[in-house]
Amino acid sequence: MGLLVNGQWKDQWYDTKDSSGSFKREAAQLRNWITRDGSAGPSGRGGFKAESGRYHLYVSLACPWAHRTLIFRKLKKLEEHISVSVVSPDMLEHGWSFNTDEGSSGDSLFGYQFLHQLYTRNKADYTGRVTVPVLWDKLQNCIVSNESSEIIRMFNQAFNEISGDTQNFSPEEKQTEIDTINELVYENINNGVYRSGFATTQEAYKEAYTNLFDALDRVENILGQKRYLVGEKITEADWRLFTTLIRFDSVYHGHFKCNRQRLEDYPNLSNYVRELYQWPGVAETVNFHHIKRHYYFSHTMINPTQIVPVGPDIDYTNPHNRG
Ligand SMILES: N[C@@H](CCC(=O)N[C@@H](CS)C(=O)NCC(=O)O)C(=O)O
Repeated sequence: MGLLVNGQWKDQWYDTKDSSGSFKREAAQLRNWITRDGSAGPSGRGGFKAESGRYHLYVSLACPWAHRTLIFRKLKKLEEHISVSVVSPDMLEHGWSFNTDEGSSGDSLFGYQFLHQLYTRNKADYTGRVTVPVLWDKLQNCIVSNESSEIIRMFNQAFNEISGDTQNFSPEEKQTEIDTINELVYENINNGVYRSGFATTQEAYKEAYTNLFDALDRVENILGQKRYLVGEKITEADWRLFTTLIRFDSVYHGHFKCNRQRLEDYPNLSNYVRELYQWPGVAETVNFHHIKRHYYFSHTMINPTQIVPVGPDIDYTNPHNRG
């Protein structure tokens, strides 16, 4: 685990000294947008027109943020238009790697050993964390974006004419509602599990834990009244929540000490996570080996023995009652 400083790799754990033991996630720095016609998006510069075969996605199958982008690539029928490379689940002293002996697909574009080499190819003196997902432009030889919430919005819209898929997971009329629920879910659940697991003081942990379960209770309650988070149709907000829920009992409950209860103990959430898992194509994007191996083996500060637990044994293909 580490970061780049002026283009040099430094092996270093997250610094929580300046935030009273609380984990603060660094904001993604590379924020351009692919658009239908290549015009500039809400941030960054223009010049990234949607084209088949032009873009490459780097992901980890363990990472909940990268997982969102894989789900959108699948649901929006972009697999034949956007190629992908998968890093190894082991993120150790060199950060994310392309070691094929450890479960990576290899880097099919450049044959790099480590993901940080891609970041310095994009900018030789880059300073910042080297995170997945990364969306790469083969034409201009640069990173388009390393922010998953924006990559999924590009996938939702920009390629419709190319893929012929017009499903819309962020309809305009629902945008405010989606953004409001995303905020609750991002702060307290998606990032909340990390704030619990990476806290280095009892107080910081307790605060993250309390906010996390308060938010899960709220979402459980919403799902008692509505089929999906913003109503009768599935939206981006559901997929953003799903990638944390599917990891909850296998990783966050134990490794990140989010253990007031399991997700399985929530009647609505446990059925809802099954419905989403069973959505056509989605199970193929879930890899429990990469998920468990990554967290338990890479975070040696939390789990120094690197033992990966055998359980839990949960069947996500069981029938659900969400109909
Ligand atoms: N804002 C980013 C966050 C991505 C992120 O933090 N990914 C994690 C993997 S789960 C990562 O690569 N961490 C490496 C690090 O922080 O050094 C996004 O949503 O795309």
